[in-house]
Amino acid sequence: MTAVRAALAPLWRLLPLVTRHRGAFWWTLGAGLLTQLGVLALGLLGAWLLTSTLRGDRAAVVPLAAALLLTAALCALTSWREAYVAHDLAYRVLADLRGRVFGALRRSLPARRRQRHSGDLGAVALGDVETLEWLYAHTAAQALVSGVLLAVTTGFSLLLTPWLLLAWGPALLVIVALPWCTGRMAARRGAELAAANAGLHAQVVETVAGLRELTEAGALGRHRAQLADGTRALSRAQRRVAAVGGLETAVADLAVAVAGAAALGIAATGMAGDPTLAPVTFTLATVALGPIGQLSNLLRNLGSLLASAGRIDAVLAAPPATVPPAAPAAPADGPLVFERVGFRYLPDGPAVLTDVALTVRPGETVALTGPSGGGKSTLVSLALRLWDPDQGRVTLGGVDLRELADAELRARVTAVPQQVDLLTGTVGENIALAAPEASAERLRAAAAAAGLLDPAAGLPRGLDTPVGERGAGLSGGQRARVGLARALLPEPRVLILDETLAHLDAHAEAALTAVLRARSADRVTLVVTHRASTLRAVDRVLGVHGGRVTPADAVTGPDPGAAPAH
Ligand SMILES: Nc1ncnc2c1ncn2[C@@H]1O[C@H](COP(=O)(O)OP(=O)(O)OP(=O)(O)O)[C@@H](O)[C@H]1O
Repeated sequence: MTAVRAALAPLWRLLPLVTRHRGAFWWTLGAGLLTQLGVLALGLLGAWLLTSTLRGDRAAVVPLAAALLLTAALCALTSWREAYVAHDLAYRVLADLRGRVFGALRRSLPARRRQRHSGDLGAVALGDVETLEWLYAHTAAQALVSGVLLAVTTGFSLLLTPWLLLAWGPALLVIVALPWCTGRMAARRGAELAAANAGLHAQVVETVAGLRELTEAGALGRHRAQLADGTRALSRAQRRVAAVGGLETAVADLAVAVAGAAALGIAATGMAGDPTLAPVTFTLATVALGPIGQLSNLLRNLGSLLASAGRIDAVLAAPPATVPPAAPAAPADGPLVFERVGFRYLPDGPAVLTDVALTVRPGETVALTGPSGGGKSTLVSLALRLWDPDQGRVTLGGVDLRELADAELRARVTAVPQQVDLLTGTVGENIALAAPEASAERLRAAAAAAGLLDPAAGLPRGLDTPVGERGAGLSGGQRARVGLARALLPEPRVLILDETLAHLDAHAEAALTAVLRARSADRVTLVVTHRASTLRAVDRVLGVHGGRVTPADAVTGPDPGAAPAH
């Protein structure tokens, strides 16, 4: 029993999603119940009409025929209403669930990305949400309706003849017992299918994103062969799931057919008493088989439903990469300080940053340089609070970043990453992402500071220049400038440039550096770079090597242009 409760736990934990749409759910339930009861009434009225005709009871025929017509019209009405409200509920639950899953992914993404592909996450977000939408929007209400209908037909059967229960009781037992017998195998096959699906999804996303690199490396053919392998693995998993499902369907259908034949036998042999009641008896028995079939359908899909619910539950329950402060502190202006910071990506992984002490004052531009894998980007991530340090703290104006509200932090510390990701739209829309409330003047000022409005930037349509998916249509330098304008728009207190200037030619880099310096009187500027010209232009150069920050000379050798580090 405990095992069953544990298996069903993810479904229960996700149940509040429907309770938030109680109104729509009750409408669906009510309309479904009316429709099913209407179908039962139609069957019974039809059978009664037949019985009256057989008995030659002419007085009953006209009112029964009228009642039959009226019930049919009402049935059509409730059936239409049920379809409408069920879909309304479906789309509400779908939107709600997707929003929650994406919200949870956003909170925990920096931590999760280390273990999972974005395609895999996409499969969770979209595929599993679709599955659960089907459960909560359609099946939960249908199962309740089936239960009520079964109770009603059982009551009628007992009034008429308890023998009828002998006809479909065993069928019900078989259908309920079947999923428990095949449950373990179905769960294993369902998990294999989900894994194959997510794997192929991840492969496809990666291939599309890396199409250019794969073509240039001449690796597209090999990659296509891998995709074909993934597709074959998926279809093998699908066949195995279909084999279990097919077996269950066959046994359930056989049980229902045997129950139908038994009901026919009971009706025909007069076990229900008056032989003229045979049509009513048979109708009652067969109407009861409808909900049994629906329950069988639900139970058959329980394995994949539980697998989807488990994965969504895991995403929703994943701890956030950073915990928002209960009572945010007031932000303050001042230096960006790393106080004896230590960090590792995985609890049992190597230390990536060790005992880092670093102070950058407002108005100062500090360059971080050093070998690949030294820890520069990790330092940047901690300044952006994508993660929290394991030891020490990072402060801005004396306030621990952990105590700042997320919106305050995002407006005060901005960065231009190595690869600027842009969304489909225009250059202006992409810049405005950082501060949608910013005026048109502020937007233009940020674009001008990033050099986007210079003819040399090569954007004759300026802010209206269209941008394709993931920045298609813009050069690396243009993307870097859009990223810079986006980072400048909120007028941050800390600006971080992670290899941004490397995308520009020497002339553009010098012009941009001059603009940034002129406008950074009260701003902390951190530049991650290997370029000698940039290193010469900053106030201080620090080396990051093996997770430690040292004066640059100790790492990179004497740099004639660099100011002494401390
Ligand atoms: N998401 C991650 N999960 C696990 N380890 C990571 C992750 N990101 C980086 N690392 C590891 O942390 C170390 C520091 O990486 P980081 O990207 O900070 O170096 P970097 O100095 O910025 O390198 P580069 O100059 O090549 O960008 C490396 O050993 C890297 O393999």
